[in-house]
Amino acid sequence: MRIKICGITQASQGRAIVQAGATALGFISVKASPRYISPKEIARISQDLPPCDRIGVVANASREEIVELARQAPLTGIQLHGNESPEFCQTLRQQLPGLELIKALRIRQTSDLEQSDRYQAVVDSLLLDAYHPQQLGGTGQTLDWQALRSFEPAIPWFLAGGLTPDNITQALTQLHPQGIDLSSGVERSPGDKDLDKVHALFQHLSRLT
Ligand SMILES: O=C(O)c1ccccc1N[C@@H]1O[C@H](COP(=O)(O)O)[C@@H](O)[C@H]1O
Repeated sequence: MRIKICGITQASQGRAIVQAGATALGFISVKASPRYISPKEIARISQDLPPCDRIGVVANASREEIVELARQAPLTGIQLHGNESPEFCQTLRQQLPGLELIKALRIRQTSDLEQSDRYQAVVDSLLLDAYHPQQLGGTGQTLDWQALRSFEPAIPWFLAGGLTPDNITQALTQLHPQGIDLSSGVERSPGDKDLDKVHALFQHLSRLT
C-alpha cells in the first residue's frame, strides 16, 4: 500500500518520514494554506530525500501555474485538490506526460462518489477527502468509511481525510484503498510534523499486514 504524508515543510522531517516508511510526500502549493511551501523550497527539500514519490498539491491553479511548478520543483506527481474538470485534467496530462496525476474528490454525500466515473480515464489515481465548506484540505475531518465500502474505481485510489494513528486500523479494516494520505493527523501544528505520531502510524500499519 502507498503511504503518503502531506504538508511537508521541513527537510529533516521529510527525510525522517520516508525513513519511517512513507512512500510519498506531499507539498502544499496552495498559497492560502498554512502548509504552503514555495517551489524553490520543495526543490531544496527534495535534494536530500531518500527515494520517494514527491507530490505537489494544487487547488484551482491554472495550467500555466502547474506547469511552472513542475518546472521549478522535481515532482513525480500533481494532486489536484480543487474543482478541476475532467477536461482540465486531460489537457494537463498531455502537457505533463511524465507526472502522476491524482484527482482529489471532496465527498459531502455518497452520491458525490459518482464524480469519479468522469475522471478515471484522465488521471492516474483518485483521492477521497472529506468536504469542508471553508477549507479545501488538511481539515482533519473524516469520511463515512462505511458509505465508501462499495467504492471500487478502475484506477488506484487513496483514502484521506482525518486519518490518524488512532483511527487508521479502524479505517483499513473497513476499506482497502491502494493508498492512504495523512496530514493534520500526524502534526503538532500545520506544517510541523510530529515524528512520534508518524512512528505510531507505522506501528499500527505493521500490525495490519
Ligand atoms: O493540507 C492543506 O493545507 C491542504 C490545502 C489545500 C488543499 C489540500 C490540502 N491538504 C490535503 O488534505 C487532505 C487531508 O488532510 P487531513 O489528513 O484531513 O489533514 C490530504 O490529502 C492533503 O493532501
